[in-house]
Amino acid sequence: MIEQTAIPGVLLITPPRFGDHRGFFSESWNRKKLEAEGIVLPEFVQDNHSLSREKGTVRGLHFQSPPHAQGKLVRCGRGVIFDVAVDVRRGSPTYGRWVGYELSFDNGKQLWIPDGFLHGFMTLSDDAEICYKCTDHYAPECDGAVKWDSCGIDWPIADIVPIISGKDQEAQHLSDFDTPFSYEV
Ligand SMILES: Cc1cn([C@H]2C[C@H](O)[C@@H](COP(=O)(O)OP(=O)(O)O[C@H]3O[C@H](C)C(=O)[C@H](O)[C@H]3O)O2)c(=O)[nH]c1=O
Repeated sequence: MIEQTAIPGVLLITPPRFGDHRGFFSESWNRKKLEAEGIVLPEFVQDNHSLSREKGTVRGLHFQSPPHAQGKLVRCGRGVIFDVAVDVRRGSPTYGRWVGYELSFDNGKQLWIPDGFLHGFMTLSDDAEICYKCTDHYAPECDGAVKWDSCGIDWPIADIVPIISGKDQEAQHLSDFDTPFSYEV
């Protein structure tokens, strides 16, 4: 199932699961089947996998600048996360707008986030693992971060001091952010 979100271009995708007495099987990514539904995503060149041990961890809000901007197809392989995309495309009518969804092993939902967006998540369970496909390779020289609590996001765990990296602790505020994305939208 494919659902549009409040930000055009950001999609919620739920691949079907085939359950039986053993458990389930699901094609977590099938380009041909998505294209048959009119969804053509860029080529993916890198798969990432991260584990966050504790509930209340925040990773993000991250981006890679052009020429290595990344689109991401995110799913939660274990546990539960609240996954967020923030539109930072210059000139976008939804600039600064965010969407967030609970992705979990149980619901099997995936979030497609085109490049030109910040991406981050808050874990809502211990041992939350995410697996995500990227449309460009890691380019540390293009890596950037915006402060997780500077975008007006209604994070599901309020008044939290999250577990975050030093990089995320030092991230710039959205109000000070000069977007490197100048796509025509
Ligand atoms: C992203 C990345 C990182 N690394 C190395 C660099 C560091 O030594 C280590 C941890 O990196 P970082 O702290 O940036 O990991 P996260 O905080 O999970 O960052 C990611 O989290 C948010 C949610 C994202 O969407 C991005 O993919 C990415 O920024 O992995 C690599 O070797 N390759 C990579 O593609």
